[in-house]
Amino acid sequence: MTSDVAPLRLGTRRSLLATTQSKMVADRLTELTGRAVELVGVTTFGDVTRAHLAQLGGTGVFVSALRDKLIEGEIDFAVHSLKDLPTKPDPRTTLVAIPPRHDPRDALVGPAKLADLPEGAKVGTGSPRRVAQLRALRPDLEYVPVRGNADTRLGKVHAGELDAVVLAYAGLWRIGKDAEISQVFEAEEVLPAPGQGALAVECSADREDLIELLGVLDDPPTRAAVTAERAVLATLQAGCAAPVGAFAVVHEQELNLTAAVVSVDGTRTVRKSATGHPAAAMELGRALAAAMIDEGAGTLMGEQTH
Ligand SMILES: NCc1[nH]cc(CCC(=O)O)c1CC(=O)O
Repeated sequence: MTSDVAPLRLGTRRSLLATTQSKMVADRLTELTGRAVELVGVTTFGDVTRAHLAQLGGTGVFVSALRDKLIEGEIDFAVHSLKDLPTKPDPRTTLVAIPPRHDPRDALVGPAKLADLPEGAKVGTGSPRRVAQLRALRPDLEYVPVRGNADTRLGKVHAGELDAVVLAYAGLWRIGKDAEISQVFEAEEVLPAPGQGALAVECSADREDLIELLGVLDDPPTRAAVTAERAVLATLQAGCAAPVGAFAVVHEQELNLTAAVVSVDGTRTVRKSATGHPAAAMELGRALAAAMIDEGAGTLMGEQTH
């Protein structure tokens, strides 16, 4: 099927991961609808700043420039890593589709599995969630903050500057670097970030034509799972830099959710699971987070308000 209408303009960050995953979504859309899609590169604040992510303070550093382009009508839709989307919705935009998620887990890239790295080995990750959970497994390793895209981080292992790095499996797989993985962490070892491995397709809230067209990309079980995960994060009032993990999966009409808050030294954890109906994903996540707050999760995150 071909059409003579103008191609849809898909706004994407310029990193290899962003362009690769945007291209995957574009191809799938063309396959399903016959519409041509062209990629439009957009530079975001998160791509140009040299500050450490945990110090940026605000959320959405990778997202706001793309949203501005949607509102200005310069692009028709955008694809984000769902993990990078702030939990607070933007009323100007619609999260029109959440495509099927492949693998939410974290992975180690290095010469050996975590248990077999030598004492004092340098492991690159700036994520407090990863550091906290890795410290619980290997308190004797040195965890080094790293910034930059996946390529840059892998390069530091190749150059010998780091012994290993921890990255999202999904990202490594998308950029074709999964052969370098020495260990994929089970959710029991390292609970993934809410939304990790999932993509978000967004358009302007007033584009009803696109809301219908792009809706074909949506996978309801993935949407239910990430809705529950993000409800945990929102209820804990935590951002993407908090030591909070959440992972949900839909299995035979049941939504299973596990969430954890870990102290950054890795010694204390509040971890809980719950099961509910996929249609009540938001409520399940909120209730689980409220129960975690009752067990001191707020204190573990260094908050005074709970
Ligand atoms: N914070 C950056 C970011 N956002 C999404 C991914 C990975 C891909 C994904 O979760 O879909 C990454 C890099 C990483 O954590 O390794």
